[in-house]
This record gives sequence, structure tokens and C-alpha cells, in this order.
Amino acid sequence: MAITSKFRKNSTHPLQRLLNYARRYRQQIWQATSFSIINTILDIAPPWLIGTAVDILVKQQDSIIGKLGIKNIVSQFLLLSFITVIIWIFESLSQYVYDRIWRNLAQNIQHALRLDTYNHVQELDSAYFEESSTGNLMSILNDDINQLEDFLNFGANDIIQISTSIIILTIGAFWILPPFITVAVLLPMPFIVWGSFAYQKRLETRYADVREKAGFLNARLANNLSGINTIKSFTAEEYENARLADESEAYRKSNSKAIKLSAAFIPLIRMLILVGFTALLFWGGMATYAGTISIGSYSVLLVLVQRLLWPLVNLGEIFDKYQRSMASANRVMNLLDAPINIIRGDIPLHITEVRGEIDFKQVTFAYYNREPVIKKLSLHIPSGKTIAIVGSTGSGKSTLVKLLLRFYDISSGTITVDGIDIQKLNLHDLRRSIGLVSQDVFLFHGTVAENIAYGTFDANDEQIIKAAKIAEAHDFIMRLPESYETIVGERGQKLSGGQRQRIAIARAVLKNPPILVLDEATSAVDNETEAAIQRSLEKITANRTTIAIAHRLSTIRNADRIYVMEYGELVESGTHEELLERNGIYANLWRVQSGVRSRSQNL
Ligand SMILES: Nc1ncnc2c1ncn2[C@@H]1O[C@H](COP(=O)(O)OP(=O)(O)OP(=O)(O)O)[C@@H](O)[C@H]1O
Repeated sequence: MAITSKFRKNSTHPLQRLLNYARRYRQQIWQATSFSIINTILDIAPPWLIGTAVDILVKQQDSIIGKLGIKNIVSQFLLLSFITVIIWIFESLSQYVYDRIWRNLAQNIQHALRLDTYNHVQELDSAYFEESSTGNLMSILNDDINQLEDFLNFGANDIIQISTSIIILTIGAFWILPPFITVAVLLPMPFIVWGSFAYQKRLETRYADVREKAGFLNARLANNLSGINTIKSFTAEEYENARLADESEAYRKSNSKAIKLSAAFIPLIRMLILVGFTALLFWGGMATYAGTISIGSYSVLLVLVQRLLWPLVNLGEIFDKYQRSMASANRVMNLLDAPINIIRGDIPLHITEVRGEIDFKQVTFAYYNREPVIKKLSLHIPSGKTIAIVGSTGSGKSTLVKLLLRFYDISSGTITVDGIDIQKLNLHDLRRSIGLVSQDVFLFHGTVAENIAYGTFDANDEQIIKAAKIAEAHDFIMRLPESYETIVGERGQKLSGGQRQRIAIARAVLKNPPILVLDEATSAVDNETEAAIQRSLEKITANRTTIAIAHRLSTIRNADRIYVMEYGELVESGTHEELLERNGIYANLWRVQSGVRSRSQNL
């Protein structure tokens, strides 16, 4: 598995990547662009109307409108007023339309992008999550996508309107003015455009750094909030304050660097515009005085330049927004492009037809950049039998389960279920066939009933209660304030460890999988709860292939076969009695545990 490829950066420009993504909204984008352009054209009309009004006053019967045959000054002004009203109405209408389309487009794109990215994240393998922090992923899924929304709301429209203005100004100036004045007016333009691009390039790296720092800050926050009890118990508040201050300071400094550059942009553009405006004011005035251009044209131009050149001042702000959103687009697109390394097979496995025969053949596996933790391991689990795996901590027991569920793919060897290589099986079918009660039970924020029905979403109340009874959870659930409707809190923190464990078992019972994996299902419980869980497990493991991983040997002594694992290899196997007779590692462990037990019971 080429893990390094996950973190490969895509060299395509983020705008191009965003446009490729937004292709499905092509129609909406064209509509919004058209209305933005129409609005800009209509927006240029007022200077023309002012020029025409001056023209009427100066030339009277010979004005532009006069030349149309309307000689009466009142009628000329009436017509001009009528045109003004019409233009105004259409300008307002077009503004309403483009604003609505752009803003809805921003909503649609951010919505689709968030769902697609989240969906993609769900498909990524466990190794990806180990290399990236939840807080950073959260900041991509939330902040970065919001940043894009912010740009799409107004930024795209602003860029289109300014570009249209520049084109119209250029055409208009060449049309009306003597060339030397036009050149003087337009002289700042290439500098503004070139300057903007040069600026943008430098801002790009600074904003990429800002987004990265935002990710680190978020990661720290997410980590601390989920470990708040540990912080409190170790009275590490001051320490964490300092650590957070460091991350926050790094974010502030990074922003400061970007601000230093971006804040200088507007004053610079303003100076360049000043050159053009002064040139027009002076030479245009001289040319009008000399009679080369009319007073009407001169006034149109002055207002036009004021209306068209000055908005360029906003260019700084727009480029700033653009650059910030491109830094975000890059992060979102990189996440969306992260390759899915667990390839789904296409052989279906119907849950009702699974026999549950599992075979590990010469399986070797190493975590990324680590030594192998499973070494040429072979294990046969007959259908319907219960096997147990015991062994010292870190020997690789949980890893075996993760490989069976394909959280990771093996380096060599094969794992089969009912004789079919799990890499060829439909991944969802494979996972649906396996019920996992893991070491650290995860409950979602919601009710007890919702948590039991997690994964069996169509279960009715009766089925949920039945499963809870089998898991010996019904009694304690009925004692909760709102029984099955009690909210368990985030990660189930309003319940005890043993209660969470029993809900997890009820969840597995309801799922009714042909293969059951119990990874330390009785780890966090007292003797009484263990006995209760043990009773329920006996019921649910009957006639179901079961893999039980345990540290407490008493919980697995009745297994059909027990395997002892050491450093990624199976070193002993047999029934409880056979292993005791063999007098090896298992027998030793048993003696230690039963000794400890009897002593602790005597105390
Ligand atoms: N995601 C991971 N990345 C790198 N190494 C890992 C990862 N998960 C586990 N390991 C390492 O793999 C080895 C086997 O871990 P595993 O969790 O399978 O042990 P275990 O036998 O289940 O231990 P325990 O009884 O304590 O739960 C350990 O040395 C552990 O440090």
C-alpha cells in the first residue's frame, strides 16, 4: 500500500480544481455571470445619462436626443428621465437576480462539497486518520468550506463586474477620447493587473500558512476538549493554557504576516489610479478647452473614470478574499483527492447465507513505517465455533480483528470468509456480517434506544428491548431517568463503563451477525457485571462464529479452542484443559490469574 501517496499534493491550481468540481453547476454559473455582466453594463448608464443631460443643456436642439428629432428641451428631458427609470428598474432587477443566483450557488456548492468531502473521509482507511488529526479534518470540513462559501457569495461576482468595467472603460475611452488621453487614463491598468498578480502569488503562500495554523489550532482544541477530564485530573490547566496560547499565537502571527502584505495593496492601487485620474482631469480638461472633445463627453468621462477606476481600489479586498478562499479550496480538494486505499471487492456476501468459516493463511502485516506485528500467522476458525485469543498486551490480538474487518489491508497472505478472499468481497457485506464489541465502546450522542439500534436502523421497540434483555442491560436501562429514551451524552459519558459495554453487546445482539468479535468485552467491569455479560455472551455466541479476545482467562475458558499469541505469532493452542496440561504460557497465565483472584477474594 503506497501510504505516501495519500499525502501527495496536487499541482493543479485550486481555482481549476474548484471549477472542475463546480462543473455540475455550469448552467447556474453561466446565468449568474450573464446577470452580473448585464448589471455592470446598466450600472455604467448613469454617467452617460449625466453626459446626455449636459449635452442637452449645451447643444439644445443639436444634442444627441435632438438629433433623433425631438427638438423641444422639455421633451428631451422627459425622454431622458424615462430612459433613466427603465435603466434603473432593469439594473435593480438584474442585481436581485445575480445576487440570488450567486448566493444560492455558494450555498449549493458548499453543501455538496461538505457532503462529498465527508463521504470521502468516511471511506478513507484507518491509517489516514492516524496521520491526520480530527481537529484539522474538522477545520477543513467546516472553516475551509465556509471560507469558500464566503468567496462565492460575493467574490466571484466582484471579479466579473470589475473585469467587465475595465473592458467597457477601455472601449469607451478609445471611442470618445483622443488616443494620447486614453493611453494616459489606461496607463495604470497594466500595472494594477500585474501588481495584483504579483501580490496574489506572495499572498498565496502566506494564506496557505494561515490555514495550516488554523488546522493546528483546531486540532489542539478538539484534543483538549475530548480530554478535558484528564486535564482536570492532572491539574494541567495552566500547561494546556500555555500550549493553546502557543498555537493561537502561531495563528495570530501567521495572519499578521498576511495582513502586512494585503493591507499595503489598496493604498498602492490607489496611487496608481491617481495617475490615471489626474491625467484625465488635466489633459481631458485641456482638450475640452481647446474644443477637441465636447463638454458632454468630458463630463461623461470624469464620472465614468470615477465610477470605473475607483472600484479597482476594491481589487485588493477581492484578491485578498480570493487568495484566502484558494488556500481553503486547496485543503478541501486535497482531502477530496486523498486516495481510498481499501479497494472494495465486488463479490456479494448475503448475511443470511454466511456460514462464518474464517481462515487466516500465512498473514503478515505491519503498520505504516513499523516492524511487522503479525508474522506469517495461520488460523482456522470453523463455522459456528467460538475461539479465544489470549496473550500479552501488544502481541497483536486487536490487530487481527482490524485486519478481518479490513480497517487495514494485509501485507502478505490471505484472509478468507467462507472460502472467499475478503479483499474480493463487497466491503459493506463483509462488515455487515461481523458484529464487533470492541475494547473502547463508542456511543453516539442520542438515546439509549438509538444507540442499541445503531446499525440496525429499522429495528422496532420490541426488538430493541429483546436485545437489551439478552445483553442483561434491560434492568439498568429501566432504572435510568427516561429508560430507553435517556440521552447518553457525547461518547456515552453519562453511563458507566459496564453500562456502555452492555449497550454495545445489545447492539451486536440486535445486529445478529453471523460472525461475532468480542475484543475484551468484559474489560471494564466488576465481577458481577462480568458474570452478567458472561451469561448473555453464552446465549449469543451459540451457533455463531465467535472470536473472543480476552485478558481475563476466566471469561474464555469454555471456548472451543484457545490460541495464545506472542509477538504476532500463535504459539500455543488447544482447549482450556489441554493447555493447562501442556503447562506452557497459558498454564502459567492461568496460575497467575487464578492466584491473584483467590488472593484478592480473600482480602
Ligand atoms: N495504529 C497503529 N499504528 C502503529 N502501531 C500500532 C497501531 N496499533 C497498534 N500498534 C502496535 O501494534 C502492536 C499490536 O497492537 P494490538 O493492539 O494488536 O495489541 P493487543 O494484543 O490487542 O494488545 P492489548 O492486549 O493491549 O489490547 C503493538 O505493539 C502496538 O503498539
